[in-house]
Amino acid sequence: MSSPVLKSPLSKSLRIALIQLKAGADKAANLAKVSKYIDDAVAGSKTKLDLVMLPECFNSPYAVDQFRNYAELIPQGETTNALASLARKHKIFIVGGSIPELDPSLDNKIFNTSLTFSPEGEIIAKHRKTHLFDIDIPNGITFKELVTLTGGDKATVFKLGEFGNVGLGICYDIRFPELASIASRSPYNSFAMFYPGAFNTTTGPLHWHLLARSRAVDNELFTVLCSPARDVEGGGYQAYGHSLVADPLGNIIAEAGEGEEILYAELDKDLLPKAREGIPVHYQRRFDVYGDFVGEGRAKVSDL
Ligand SMILES: O=C(O)CCC(=O)C(=O)O
Repeated sequence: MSSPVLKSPLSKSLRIALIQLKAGADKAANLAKVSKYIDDAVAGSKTKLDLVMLPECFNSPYAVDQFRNYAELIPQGETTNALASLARKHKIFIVGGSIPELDPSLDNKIFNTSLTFSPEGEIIAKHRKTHLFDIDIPNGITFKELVTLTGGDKATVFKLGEFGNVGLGICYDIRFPELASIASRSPYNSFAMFYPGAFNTTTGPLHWHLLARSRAVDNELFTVLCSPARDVEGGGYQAYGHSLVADPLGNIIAEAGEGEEILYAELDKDLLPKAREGIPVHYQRRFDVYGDFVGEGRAKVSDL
């Protein structure tokens, strides 16, 4: 199939800041830190920022036995309110990392949930981590989210205002290429996948960059990964850090270190059509050979 002349799914270049911070046990202090970092990111940006992103579990320790203690209702909880007012204050989109969510309508189950806010402070996306991080690597890492969390049951794609559509996944979700495929294909045609994620010092060096670049190249879109900072003094779970942005050709165009940091990047609207025109895999899929799970009525996609 020949490639059509392409209009970019990203209508205007997007300027973003990723806040790589470490969270402690004091939720109020974590929220105060987020507020200060977002103020600093906006003030320190050379051009007007469009979007700020936070890491997975930015207002609680990343620990199975703590999720219920920190869980909040959505949208009534204090973290939702705090992020909504920061989005309004700075007139920016906020991809709000993730928080433990308590859902009384589902037997008080706990989810690992990511919210995105519009510059007016409205919730425009809600993704519940679909694939729970449940692994056991001898002499490496054992982590069992399934002990206290329930997995979400939908892929999440939404409209980021005038910029275009994006998809959202959380951490371990990046290992499952299907969510990014759903977001990138018709009828969604997203320009980016956002993944708040807290990889660790065992699997981070192995796969963090590889997965970001793979999802980007598979789908010819941007991937944006925001991690907590490493917490050497605090002990407990050690996040990998290295928040990063990969472009639609798989190049890493911005990358943080391991400590607390604000990472700036620009998603250039012209890169995406160039990638898809040059290497037109986007139009060469052989659904007659392997079928297609994306499209009207097939995949379960959040309609928020
Ligand atoms: O997939 C990995 O290696 C790490 C995943 C993870 O840390 C998470 O889902 O929170």
